[in-house]
Amino acid sequence: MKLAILSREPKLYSTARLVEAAVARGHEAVVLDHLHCNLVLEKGKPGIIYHGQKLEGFDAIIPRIGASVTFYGCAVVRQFEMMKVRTAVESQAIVRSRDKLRSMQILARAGVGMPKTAFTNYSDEVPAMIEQVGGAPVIIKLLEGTQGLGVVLAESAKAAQSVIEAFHNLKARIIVQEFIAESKGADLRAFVVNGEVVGAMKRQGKDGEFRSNLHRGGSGTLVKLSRAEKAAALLAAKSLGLGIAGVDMLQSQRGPLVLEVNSSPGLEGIEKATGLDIAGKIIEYTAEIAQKKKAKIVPKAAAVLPDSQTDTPQ
Ligand SMILES: Nc1ncnc2c1ncn2[C@@H]1O[C@H](COP(=O)(O)OP(=O)(O)OP(=O)(O)O)[C@@H](O)[C@H]1O
Ligand SMILES: [Mg+2]
Ligand SMILES: [Mg+2]
Repeated sequence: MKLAILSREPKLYSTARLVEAAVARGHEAVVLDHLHCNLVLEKGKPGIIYHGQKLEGFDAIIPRIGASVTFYGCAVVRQFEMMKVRTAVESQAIVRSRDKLRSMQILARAGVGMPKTAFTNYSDEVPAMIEQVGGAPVIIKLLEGTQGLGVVLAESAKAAQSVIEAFHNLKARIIVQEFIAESKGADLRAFVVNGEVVGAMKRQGKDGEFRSNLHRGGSGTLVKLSRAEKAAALLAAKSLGLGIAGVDMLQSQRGPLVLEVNSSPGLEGIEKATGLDIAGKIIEYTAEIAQKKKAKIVPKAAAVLPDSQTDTPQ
């Protein structure tokens, strides 16, 4: 297959590994910077111009869209979908996964376990929201944060109130969430490909840090998931419509609690912690969907845009 990896940085570990795994399986792989994909729209003839050349002949794409360019990146993925190129992760699923409130709504509806979460527009509603999630300490999260930035632990209701007011003043949208103390600064990252958990690690935050993100100094180690943890990860990925997903969960007394589902999960941490060829799994899955009948992916006219309409340009 002729494969395009949409990535801003060919040298990134994840991008380089995907190219390597594709080539090792006899595929042709190129890295395209999605921000340099110019979209051409015309009745019945969607096209993409890349550094002056019309893109043609691709069987599939693997989007690796960074959180800061979700709007444009997803427009590029949607354009490939319109050109009937198969995508390992659909544009609508990326958009859904990027908004923590929206994903939590979808996960709650699907019956996925999660920390109790609340949302309000108004600062004077905050004390009631804090009570709704069980009182302080609480977690406050930016809806579109990543790498643990924009996740705050407020020890008291007073602290929570002032942090939330500050965020509201900056016009930042946030959720208030029950703090799961028993997870002790650790979380689980389950890597899902094609309805299967292909690798999992436990991430432990550095001393005194409640956030376990590797970018915040946490470390990942191989872990064997319980049956309930596997089931939660698979249900979470499925309900968001993600064929490839990094599902973050906390271990709690009432079972696994899903925090979020990442649509461009990094490969370095998980491959190093598990020693597994996760990039290979992604390529094999992409080759499989590339072979499926192209006709199947043509989105119905009405289905092309609705999920992205509420998205704020970034
Ligand atoms: N409700 C909670 N209770 C306890 N710890 C939490 C809670 N929410 C988040 N954390 C900790 O903070 C970390 C970051 O939170 P979260 O994954 O929601 O944010 P993120 O910034 O999107 O991270 P990522 O880079 O994984 O996308 C989690 O991995 C976890 O260790
Ligand atoms: Mg995230
Ligand atoms: Mg996370």
